[in-house]
Amino acid sequence: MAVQHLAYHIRAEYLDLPIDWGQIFKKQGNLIVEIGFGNGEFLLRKAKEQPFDLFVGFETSLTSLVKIQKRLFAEGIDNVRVCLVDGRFGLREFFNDLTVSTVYMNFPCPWPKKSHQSRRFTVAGFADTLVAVLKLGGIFSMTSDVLWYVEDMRNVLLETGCFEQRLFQTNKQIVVGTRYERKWINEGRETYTLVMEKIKHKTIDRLTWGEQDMPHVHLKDAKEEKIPFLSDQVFKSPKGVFVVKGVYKKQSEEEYLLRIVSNEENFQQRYFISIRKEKDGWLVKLDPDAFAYRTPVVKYSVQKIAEVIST
Ligand SMILES: C[S@@+](CC[C@H](N)C(=O)[O-])C[C@H]1O[C@@H](n2cnc3c(N)ncnc32)[C@H](O)[C@@H]1O
Repeated sequence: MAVQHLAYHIRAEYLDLPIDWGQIFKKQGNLIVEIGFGNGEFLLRKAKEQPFDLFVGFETSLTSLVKIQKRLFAEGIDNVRVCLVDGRFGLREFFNDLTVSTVYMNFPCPWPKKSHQSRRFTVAGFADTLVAVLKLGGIFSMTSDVLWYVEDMRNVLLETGCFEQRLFQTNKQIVVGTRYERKWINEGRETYTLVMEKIKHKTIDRLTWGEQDMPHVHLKDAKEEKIPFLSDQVFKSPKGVFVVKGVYKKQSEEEYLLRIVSNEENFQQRYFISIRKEKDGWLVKLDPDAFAYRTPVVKYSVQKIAEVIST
């Protein structure tokens, strides 16, 4: 049981993207997404109410991910899969155009501080993702206690020219039945529900589609003495940035591991690059335990590190 319940978690780093959801669920059905499912009660209730639909939940909290899997297993629910990844990235990269029926977002963190603005769902790109992945007639539904956030979301969706507003409602009682909703309603706050319908289609570029092979760079020779000095270096490319957070040498072998943090289009990844001495030179590659999506900056980081230590 301890292991079986983990089968609901989709790790997509090594899957061909977009994900073949029919294959994952072993059946076809309407695809419905919830971003930031928290304790999962909305997602579980919907999945039980609509057993022929297929539900995909995105979360960034590992605790939430583990909790919901235990409940899915205990209740024998087979039409839900969950992913531990920023919903903005997952929605864009894991779904083909015109495939999603509904996207729900209940009480997303508004990130009111200016320094946290890039974490909001109103940042450039998310509206375009909805325009791409939703079916024509597909729905985006957001409920929140933060009026300005709901209004901002409505405005960025209207600006795409691909959505029409179907509902903007002020609530004084429970609408979606989640923990955060109960909390705010109990405190006497009003909440707001926005429902937007997609009326026009436009596609977008994806970061990870197409070539998924990871560049392995073989070097005839490398300047090993340069490797420790990579620590704390920042490398910029037109697509984004990566930082070498640390350099570690394995005692037993001639191998270095570089701890990397990359950032592109508001999507951060943490992974390792390995630099290993081989019989005929050096091999620079993404460490197999890295679990990184092969985005342009991840590929660039391997090539750039190889370039720096070879010259
Ligand atoms: C305020 S809670 C709301 C939880 C639940 N929807 C509810 O109404 O009770 C926001 C949730 O969104 C998750 N979250 C925040 N940013 C996210 C992102 N970019 N992608 C996916 N989940 C995210 C958080 O981990 C948290 O569980």
